[in-house]
Order: sequence, then C-alpha cells, then structure tokens
Amino acid sequence: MDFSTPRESQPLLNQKKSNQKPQKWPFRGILFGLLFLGALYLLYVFIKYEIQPASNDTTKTWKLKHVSSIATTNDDYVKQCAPRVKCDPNAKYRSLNGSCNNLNTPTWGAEKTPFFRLLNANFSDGYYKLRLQSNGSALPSPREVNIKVFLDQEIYHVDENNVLLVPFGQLIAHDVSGLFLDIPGNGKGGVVDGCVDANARKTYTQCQMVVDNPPDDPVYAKHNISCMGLFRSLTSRNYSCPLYPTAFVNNNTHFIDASEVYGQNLDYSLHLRMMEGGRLNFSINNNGEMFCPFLANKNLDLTVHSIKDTEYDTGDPDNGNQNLGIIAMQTLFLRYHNYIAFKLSTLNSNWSDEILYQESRRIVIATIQRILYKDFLPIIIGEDFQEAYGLNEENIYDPTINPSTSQEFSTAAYRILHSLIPVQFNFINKDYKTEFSVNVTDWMRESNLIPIRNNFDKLLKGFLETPGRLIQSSYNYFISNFMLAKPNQPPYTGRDLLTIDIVRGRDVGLQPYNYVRQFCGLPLANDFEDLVDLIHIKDIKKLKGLYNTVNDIDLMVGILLEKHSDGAIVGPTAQCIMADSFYRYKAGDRFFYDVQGQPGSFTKDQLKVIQKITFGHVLCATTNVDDIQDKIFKVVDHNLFPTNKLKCDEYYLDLKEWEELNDHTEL
Ligand code: HEM
Ligand SMILES: [Ca+2]
Repeated sequence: MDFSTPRESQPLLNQKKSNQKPQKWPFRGILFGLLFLGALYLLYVFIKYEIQPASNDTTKTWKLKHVSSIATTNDDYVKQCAPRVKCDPNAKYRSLNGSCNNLNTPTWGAEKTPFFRLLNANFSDGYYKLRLQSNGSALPSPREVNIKVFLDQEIYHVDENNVLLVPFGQLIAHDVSGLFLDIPGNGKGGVVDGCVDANARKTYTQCQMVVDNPPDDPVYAKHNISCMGLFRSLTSRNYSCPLYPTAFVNNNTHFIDASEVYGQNLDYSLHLRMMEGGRLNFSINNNGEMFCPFLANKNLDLTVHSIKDTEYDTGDPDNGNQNLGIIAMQTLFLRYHNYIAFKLSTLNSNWSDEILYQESRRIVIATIQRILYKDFLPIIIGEDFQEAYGLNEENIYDPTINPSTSQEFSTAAYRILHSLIPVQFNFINKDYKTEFSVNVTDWMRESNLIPIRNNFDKLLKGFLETPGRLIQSSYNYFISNFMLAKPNQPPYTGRDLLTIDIVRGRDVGLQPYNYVRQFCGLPLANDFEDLVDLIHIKDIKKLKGLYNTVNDIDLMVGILLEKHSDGAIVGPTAQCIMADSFYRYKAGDRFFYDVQGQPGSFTKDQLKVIQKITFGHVLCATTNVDDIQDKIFKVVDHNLFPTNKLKCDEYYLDLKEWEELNDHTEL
C-alpha cells in the first residue's frame, strides 16, 4: 500500500503535520473581511440584475421558465370579430384554414386571424403610428443602422451547417407566418408606385414607413436613390375588424400544417388538387420529372417586382416563387405528397381520392414537424435549451394554449435567420462537382433554371454539400442591397432585406429590444453600457451614436447583435421568443403528429413509422440525390466520412401500417 497517497476522506491541507503555529487572528481577520466584502458585492450584483440562484448550469435556470404573454389584447379578436364556427369534434383531419383545431376557441391558429403578442403593441399614438424615440424624435433610418452597425462587419467564413437550413427554414416561415402588404390604389385603377414620391407619402397612411437612405449611402447614393418605398402591412381593419390598437393579420395558418403546400383555405386547396388518386396537380418537364404546375407570366404584385417566365402554382401564392431555394422546397414536398398518395393507393385500392389526399397530407405534415423539431430546431436554439424547454417531450395537447404565431417571432426573432442566406446557391452533381453557381439575388421570382438539365437534383445536392454562411449579425452584402431588383434593371434598383426587417418591426408595433429582453427574464439595461453582458462593446458604441436611449433600440437590431448562447446559433432573447412559438405550435395543436387519443391521432404503430422518417427519406422518395447524411443539416465530407453518407436503400419508406386502414382506425 502506498501511504504517500492521502485517503480521499482526508482533507489535503491536514496531510502534513505542520510544525508551524496556527495562524493568528490578523491574517484570518483580513481573509474573512475580504470574503465578507466579496459576498456583499455578489449580493448587490444579484439584486441589481435579478439573477436567480444558480444551479450547476447558470444559463438553464431562467431558460427553463416558459414565458407567458403580458399583452392585454390577445383575446380582442375572438371577443369582437371572430366568426361563429361550427366544428365537428370527431373530424379526423385538420381543416385547411386551421379553424376547429381548438374546439373551445375554433378560430385560434386559423388563417386571417391576428398574430399573438407577447408584449403589448408600441405605437406613438397608441394605435397605428410608428414608434418614436423616448424623447419624441424619429427613430434612426434603418438603412443607416444597417450601414453603420452591420454592413461593415461581414465575415466571409463558412459554417459546419450546410445551406439546406435556409430553404427549409424559409419553408417553415411561410407555414406559420404571412404578413401581407396594404397596397393603396391610386384612384385610377392602378396602385400607388411604391410610395416613393412625396405626395404619396403625405396622402396614404400605408406609405408612412418609406425609408430614407442616408446621403452618403455606399450603394444607393451614387445612383440618386434617396429612399426605399415600402408599404405598411395589412391590418385587421382591412378585414372589417377594427381593433385598437392596430392588429396585424396572419394570412397563413399559424399551425405547422404544411399550409404552404396545401393552401390556406378549402377553396384554394381544391384548386391545387387533381381530384384523382389523392394527388396534387403537377406539371412534367421534358425528362418526365414532376414539378409544381407551371404558370406562365402571371403577375402577382407589379408594384414591387414582376414575375418572369416560369412560375409555379403552389400552396403559397404570395411567396412560393420568391427564390430558387423556396421553389425547390415547394417542389420537393409536392412530389413527396404525390409519392405518398401513390404508395397508399397501391396499399388500399378501395380508398377514395379524399381519403388518399387527407392521409397523405397527414403524413407530409408529420414529416415536416419531425424534421423541424428533431433536426432543425436543435441547431437554431441549441439542443440543451430545447430539451430544457420541454420541446422534446412527448406531446400532451393542452387546449388552453393559443397556438398563434407571435408578432415578435414572425417580425423579429425568426427573421434573424436571414443572416444565414448565402450569396450563392451551388448546383452540384453526383460526383460532388460544382457545375455552376448563381447569385441568390439574381434569381428571385425567376425559376427558369429549375426544370432543366437535372438542375433540381443538383440544387438539392448543392444545399447538402455547400457549407452555410457563418452565423453572424450581418446579412450578406447582396441581400442587403440588391434584393428584388426591378426587372431588367441594374441590381442597385433592389432592396435591403435588413432595412425592411427593422422597419417591419416598427410597422407592426414591436416593443424595443430592452423591454423584450426583460420580458425574457434578462436584466433590463439602465443604460447602453449595461448591454455589455450580451452585446459587444464596439456595437454598443455604434448603437449609442444612433439611438437616443437604450430603450429605443429596435428588437431586430438587439437580437441580431446578441452573443449566441452555448450550443445555439442565436442569443438568449431570440431563443426565448422562438422557443415560445415552437412550444405553442406543438402543445396547442390538437393534430400535432404525436398527440394521442384524438380522432386524428396516428395509431401507435403508425407513429413508430413516422418517428423514423427523415429528410433523407423525402429526398430519396422524390429526387435522384443519393448518399445522404443522417445529420441532414451538417456538411459531411464524403471523402473523409464515407460511412456517414447513406444510400437510398437505407431510407426506404415502408407504409404498410397504413394498409387497410379500417383495421386500425375508424373512418
Ligand atoms: C433566400 C432566402 C430568403 C429570402 C430572399 C427572404 C426574403 C424575405 C422577404 C423579402 C420577406 C418579406 C419582408 C417584408 O416585407 O417584411 C421575408 C419575410 C420573412 N422571412 Fe425571409 N427570406 C429568405 C429566407 C428566410 C429564412 C431562412 C427564414 C427563417 C429561417 C426567413 C424568415 C422570414 C420570416 C419569418 C418572414 C416574415 C414572413 C411574413 O410574416 O410574411 N426567411 N423574407
Ligand atoms: Ca400553417
């Protein structure tokens, strides 16, 4: 036995019998004194910043708490305007417009109902006018904020996540949120041209948020473009529901229910269907590949842009054609629906078109929900945070939870992922060669590339194999200057997405960053310097030069600048806002895929199948892309980690649990 090693229970300091005399009072006194002062200081810090007693992981103590709305207006729509809806409590399938999901409040989560608010709206007149700074002056031009705070600090590095995060993230955005523009007519049968002339600004309330570009604007000044014409958003007043303060309407269903694939209401959904074999309408290209139905030259919104050449008919008429990434997702899930419908029809030859359509729709929605909660969200808000927030737990439906998208989520928190948008999309072939790349901003509202030369497969391979833009506060230079340029005109006739996002937050009356941060359990900053816990001092200095007080900073700006939380790609305030909406989409959705005991629930065995479906299954069922990583949003080098690339045989989708459904469930 080695006696030189002290026994564990033996305090190390007592190990050696020291000949020294015990230390005397003055030394101990100083030590205790210092400790006492230290404790007092800590107490002061704890009180000042309302820090809760820490567990091992201090960040988790406040994160675990669910936020609950402190807005007083969330019931106004239901009380004052909601139509009476008669629901069938035994309906097996969710409605197309989201109504009757909640049997007590049937309009919760339905299309064309107002966004939920976490905090009350903030308008300078308490009703509709844009917020001002606390001293009554106008807020800084968002374009100037972008130029001074964000644009000059772009980092040209890539991430371990791949580009697929962008189109999939956008697909979810278009599922849960649709803020339409309130475009005024010019009295001559046309519409006001972008609010750019001074007269329009004076005449139309919808033109109140035109953004002035600073005179030294690095891009627009030399072309004499002095402002960015923008319209305000549609309000509940546009739908004959005059709420006070102004409420903004979601034109999509709030639920994660693939409404961008199926449409937001019954009429529109019928127009998208073949009415045969449960399938959705489609077009075929020269290679016999399936796409969303081609629509030639249909103009959607000529005031902002015009549509060129190939356009597709999708469940999301407003945004489905916005860029190549989203059109790829629309195509992918249309094909997936039709693939499932075909499979189910071979298993159940007696099923009607309606049953095939609804059963396929149910599986498509479940697939999107699975990918979102299992693969996408942990990357965004962090795995530990997601776990701690209870977002991984088996779903227990709670009818008291309002499933509606929060305004803070749709017009700020979820938009910060715009910073992930890459400059280019790569078209990569089966041999992992990039055949060509295109600028995302050169190909907006134009889809001609998609249906030719196997480009669709190459674009998807490109999403998987291209490392994403490093997560950072700035948006890329192109999307910050040249988005949606006028057709056949130079790029500088385009727009700045970050400017739009900041001003959109003012449009819908979001509270400033400091108050939302406090709502999320973080300390309220008394002055700019107090932000240093989450925002870099160099950014604080810039904010000081732009905003009057710390209470004036736009929510979008503050959350973009926040340091990211451990394991997440966003900071704590964005985590808090996002987790809230994603929690309510789940716990407040009676048809969420894993809810049991409802007329629309999957059987236990079907659920087991659903729980195995991944993005790889979707790709293998619908494209020629092969060798797909299980961790779908990560870049996996095929040379270094060949075994992490799985062949499509491993993504076989077996739906025999749906065979002769009458044996499993009642129809
Ligand atoms: C190439 C990719 C993308 C482009 C070009 C793009 C562009 C846009 C544009 C122009 C708007 C409307 C702005 C306004 O007038 O208020 C918008 C809205 C929005 N975007 Fe993106 N976006 C992209 C990707 C994403 C991604 C990856 C996310 C999130 C993961 C996202 C989330 C949102 C949200 C939540 C809205 C508000 C939707 C609404 O309520 O109507 N977008 N985006
Ligand atoms: Ca939806």
